[in-house]
Parts: sequence; C-alpha cells; structure tokens
Amino acid sequence: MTPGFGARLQSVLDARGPVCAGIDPHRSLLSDWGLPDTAAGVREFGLRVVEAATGRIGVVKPQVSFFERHGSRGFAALEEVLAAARSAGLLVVADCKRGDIGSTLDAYAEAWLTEGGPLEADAMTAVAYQGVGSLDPAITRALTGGKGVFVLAATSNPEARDVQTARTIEGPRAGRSVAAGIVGEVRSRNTGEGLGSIGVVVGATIRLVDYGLTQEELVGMPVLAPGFGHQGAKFADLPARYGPAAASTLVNVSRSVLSAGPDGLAAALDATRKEVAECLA
Ligand SMILES: O=C(O)c1cc(=O)[nH]c(=O)n1[C@@H]1O[C@H](COP(=O)(O)O)[C@@H](O)[C@H]1O
Repeated sequence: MTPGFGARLQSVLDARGPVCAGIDPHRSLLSDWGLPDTAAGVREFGLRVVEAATGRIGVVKPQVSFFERHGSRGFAALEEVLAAARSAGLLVVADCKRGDIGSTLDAYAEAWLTEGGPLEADAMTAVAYQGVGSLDPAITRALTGGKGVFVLAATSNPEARDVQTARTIEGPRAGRSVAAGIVGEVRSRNTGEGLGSIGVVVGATIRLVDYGLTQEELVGMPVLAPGFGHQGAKFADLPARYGPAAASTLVNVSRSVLSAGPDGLAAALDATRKEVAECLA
C-alpha cells in the first residue's frame, strides 16, 4: 500500500526539519540571478533551487503562477522542476491554489496528484471558498493515492482578514469563524493514527486568536506556514504562534532565501534550517 502523505511528511520532518523552500521565480529575482524572464529562465531558477535544497531540507514548494506566466513553455519547465525535485527525494507541494465545484476541481486534482502524471507533486494547495466539500474529490484522490492537500484557512495576507474572521450562520460550526470552520472540516477528513494527509495553510503573520482558532485544533494535521521574512513573521515567533502544532508545521521561506542568489542559496538554507531548529528547541 502507498504510504500516506502525512506519514511521509512526518519522516521528512523528523529527518530534515520543517523548512520548506519556495520556488518563486519572481521577475525581479530572475534579474538578480542573471537569468532571463523566459521559460528557460524559470526552469534554470527552479533547478538551482532543487539542487541547493537537496540534502539540506526536505520540502520545496514551487509557486505555479510564476511558471504559468510563460504559458505552455512555462508548464514544460515546471514539469522538469517537479520531476527533478521528486527524484532528488524532496517532497513537493505544488502551490497552485485551486478551487471550484467538485467535478471541475477533480480535474485540477488529477493534474497535480496523479502518480506518473506530467505535473505530479506530493501535495497541492487548494481554496475552500466554494466549501470544503467542493474539495472532496481532491481529498479523496490524496487519501487513496498517498498524496496531500493543504487548504487555505487563515492566510498570511492582511486583505483576507475580513473574510476569514467572518462568523458562519449555519452548519455544524455555526457562530465560529470561517477559518475555524475550514480547519474543523479539514480535521474531520483525517482519520487514523499519526499525522494526517490533509492540512491547512495558517500564515505565520496572524494571531490564531484573532481568527477564532486555537493551537490545539491544528494538532495532528500538517500546517503550511508562509509569511516569514518578507511578510514580516519571525522564526522566533514559531512556538508562541503554533504551540503544540509547531511540531507539524512547515516553515515556508521564499524571497528571504531566494534573494541570497544562486551562489548564496545553499548557505541561506543552512542558516535558516539552523535558526528554525534553535527556535523550536
Ligand atoms: O499557500 C501558500 O503558500 C501561501 C499562503 C498564504 O497565506 N500566503 C502566502 O504567502 N503563500 C505563498 O507563500 C509564498 C510566500 O513567499 P514569500 O513572501 O516570498 O516568503 C508565496 O508563494 C505565496 O503565494
């Protein structure tokens, strides 16, 4: 039987720590790295990040948008980056942030979560604005195929606050925040022992209490935490922000390490891994 994503992630967390490097080839970073703003440029950028991450950390998160900008050639580049990362033994979270009615969402999930597919990743990010139930086709594919899904719950960007702190008026979690409703729904999809395969995105820039969430509600499922560095969150905040859930929280770093450039990236990842480990000790 294929091991679940949660179990695979747990092994990676134990062996290599929680740092997840974003593969975010922003136009400005491409220029700083001396690469062209073309499909060839994003391909080279992605492969360099994979090379630096290999043996240093356990997880990478390619940001699909920066590849999609270059159309079919960008997607071809992304296919190569995904394959290189997976064959280097890295866990890959495709940051595609998909959301739609279930039947359509299933096709997105097929793209990112099918074993042997051209865009195969280990997990994908998904948006629950149409209800967590609309994501069930992806969740089912993940649970049966050893893959994972990270559902946006309380995101790192300030514009999301109104929507995500709004109180629901019906359903099993009536009166709770939208963010807490999503966390509860996602939580109920994880069954069995150990770390679940279906997780949530909870930005490191926010205070859980402001979003009607508790740290305990996050325990047992993977948490993807973006917002460190450029968006202002500090690694030192990790224990206070996530409490007991910090042990299963992926610490995403994108621009803060990518800005070190191709020659400085390996050292930046080493330093980040060390600093994060110290903050969690
Ligand atoms: O799902 C995500 O990864 C994500 C969710 C969120 O709430 N905030 C957020 O910044 N992200 C992503 O995390 C990365 C953050 O990049 P930096 O701000 O450069 O570290 C980007 O790829 C964002 O798209």
